[in-house]
Amino acid sequence: MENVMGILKISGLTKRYKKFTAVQDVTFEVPEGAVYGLVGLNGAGKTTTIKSITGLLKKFDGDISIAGLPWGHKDYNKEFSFLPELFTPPLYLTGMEYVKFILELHKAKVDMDLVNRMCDTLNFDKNLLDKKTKTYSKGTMQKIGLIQAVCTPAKLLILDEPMSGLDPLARARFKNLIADVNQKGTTLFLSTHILHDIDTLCSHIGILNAGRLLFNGTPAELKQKYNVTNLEDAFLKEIGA
Ligand SMILES: Nc1ncnc2c1ncn2[C@@H]1O[C@H](COP(=O)(O)OP(=O)(O)OP(=O)(O)O)[C@@H](O)[C@H]1O
Repeated sequence: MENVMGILKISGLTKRYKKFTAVQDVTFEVPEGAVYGLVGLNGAGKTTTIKSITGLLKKFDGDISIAGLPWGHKDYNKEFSFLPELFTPPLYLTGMEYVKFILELHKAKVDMDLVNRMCDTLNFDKNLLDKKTKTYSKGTMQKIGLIQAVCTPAKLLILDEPMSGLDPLARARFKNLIADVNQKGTTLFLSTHILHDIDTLCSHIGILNAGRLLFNGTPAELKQKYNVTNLEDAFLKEIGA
């Protein structure tokens, strides 16, 4: 891991909501080319960390940089694409208008081949691209969010609970998609509760518990630490459950 450049670097991240400390002194790097999974129980601080990275939260202590650009740099936002938790697209746009809008922000053109492949991969009915997103089901909204995130040219993809709302077929397809996108050179940083997904999907994991990063390494290292074969068992031991 030492020889690989960290595309996302977080140092001493601390976020307080009034007197409550949601995230405390969190430091880690996401190596370029990794699929990094941030895992933790409800309320562990995953979304707070992701909101800090992506600029949805403006006030925190610590340093964050992406591809060498510090948080707040004028070009920082161009370095990543992002799918927030409980994603809802603008309801007055069609799916295609939304994808185009996001790509314009990245100063990129729509690659219809890629959009079509994404639709096929996620089992997303292409006819829906021309329908207003207010007519979409929850899972379909999540899929159009994934499509826009993957179609942007950014080299870092940040996904907050990307599999929530997806049916079992779309989940399985999504995992293949992540592996494919990663193989083509995109680094992924995602949060999830689902340990099984992490084990098959992620090259690296971070375990957040009550706002503190307890573990940062590979799934194999975590299992080895507790001499278990199941990542869920290792996770539970790490958080002292
Ligand atoms: N705006 C806010 N004001 C006050 N407390 C907050 C706020 N947002 C989050 N918190 C608290 O900060 C802690 C971390 O929340 P966060 O949403 O980051 O956790 P999470 O790991 O993403 O949880 P989940 O898996 O349930 O989405 C929780 O205790 C939460 O209640």
